[in-house]
Amino acid sequence: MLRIGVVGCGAIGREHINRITNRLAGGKVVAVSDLYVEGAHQVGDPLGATVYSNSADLVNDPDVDAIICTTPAFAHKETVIQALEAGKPIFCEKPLTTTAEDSLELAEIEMELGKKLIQVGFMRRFDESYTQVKDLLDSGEFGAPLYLRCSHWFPEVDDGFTTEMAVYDAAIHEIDVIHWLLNERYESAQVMFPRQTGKKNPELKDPQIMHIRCKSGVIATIEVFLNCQFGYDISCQIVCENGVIDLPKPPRPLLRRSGGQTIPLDENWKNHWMRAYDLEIQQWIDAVRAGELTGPNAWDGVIANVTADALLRAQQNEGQIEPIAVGPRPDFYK
Ligand SMILES: NC(=O)c1ccc[n+]([C@@H]2O[C@H](COP(=O)([O-])OP(=O)(O)OC[C@H]3O[C@@H](n4cnc5c(N)ncnc54)[C@H](O)[C@@H]3O)[C@@H](O)[C@H]2O)c1
Ligand SMILES: O[C@H]1[C@H](O)[C@@H](O)[C@H](O)[C@@H](O)[C@H]1O
Repeated sequence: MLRIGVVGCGAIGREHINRITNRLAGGKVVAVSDLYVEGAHQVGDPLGATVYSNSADLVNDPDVDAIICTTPAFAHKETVIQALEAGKPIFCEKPLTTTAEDSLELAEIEMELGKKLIQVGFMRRFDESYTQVKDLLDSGEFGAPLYLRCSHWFPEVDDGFTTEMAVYDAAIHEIDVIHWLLNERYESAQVMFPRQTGKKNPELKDPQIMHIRCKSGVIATIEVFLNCQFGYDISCQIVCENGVIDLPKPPRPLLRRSGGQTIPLDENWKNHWMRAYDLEIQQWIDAVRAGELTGPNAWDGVIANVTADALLRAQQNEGQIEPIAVGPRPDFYK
């Protein structure tokens, strides 16, 4: 049994604790921590888990074999370093950190240690819709991909959600999944702001249209609309030489009532990615127990942050094309 400590008992921390406790096999949550220690008690006490108010004590608890980090993005780096220093595997929710510089620093520490300990929570790679699309692209049947359009539509965000978070919190998922789907490397980034919705905090730029050009010339367009009002909706359409592939929507019943028919959308990410998260965390538990991590690694975290940094620069100069300079993947991460 893998003894897991969870740092950060907010929305997704609780989801992961629940799935490990009630649905997955081979893992047990033995410790939890949160700066808001009451919140940690709420989830930890019913499980008989040890409750900490800081991550260092949890990471260094000899009864904790591996860590899940579900604090806000700005706090990830600190916990990841603690785990690396303790030589313990850590599953860190996306993004690995908020800057390329910080993520690179983590990758360098890990390479120095000589053992892969970090997995990043890019769960779309575990989602059946995306794996079907990847299989089709890899089969070669559709010929070369030419361009793709993705939308990341969110019903509404709170006032703390910033223009920059549209990149490193939301679009970071597309940034990761697109290069993985296409086996591509990125070259440049551009951001445009179309007419802005009135249904948002005045400080936030919403919606945003992001373009990423790949080394092969493929152009990916990512539409991020965080206050779309109607539901949580993710789409991706890939136009190839021999046809077009659309990301399948999660299966939902068609409802006929009140003189109309509808397929309801999810309200948020929790249900939308439920199966992907289950698979992601189950495979992480299995991999840690087997002694070798197989999921998205720290270098994938670096690629995402280098790309995000270019998009953040592009946000400052609408329409300007910003280079994305990711070094070659080190052998350690191949
Ligand atoms: N993969 C996904 O689809 C997905 C979905 C949701 C969230 N996330 C990611 O998970 C992370 C957490 O998101 P959330 O929505 O659960 O946030 P949240 O705000 O609901 O929860 C974060 C928790 O961490 C606690 N915290 C803050 N700083 C801390 C620290 N230094 N040590 C210990 N606890 C600390 C807060 O008190 C809070 O309880 C973010 O990085 C987010 O991007 C990923
Ligand atoms: O835009 C949201 C994503 O669609 C979710 O998958 C989570 O990562 C969440 O944190 C983001 O705010």
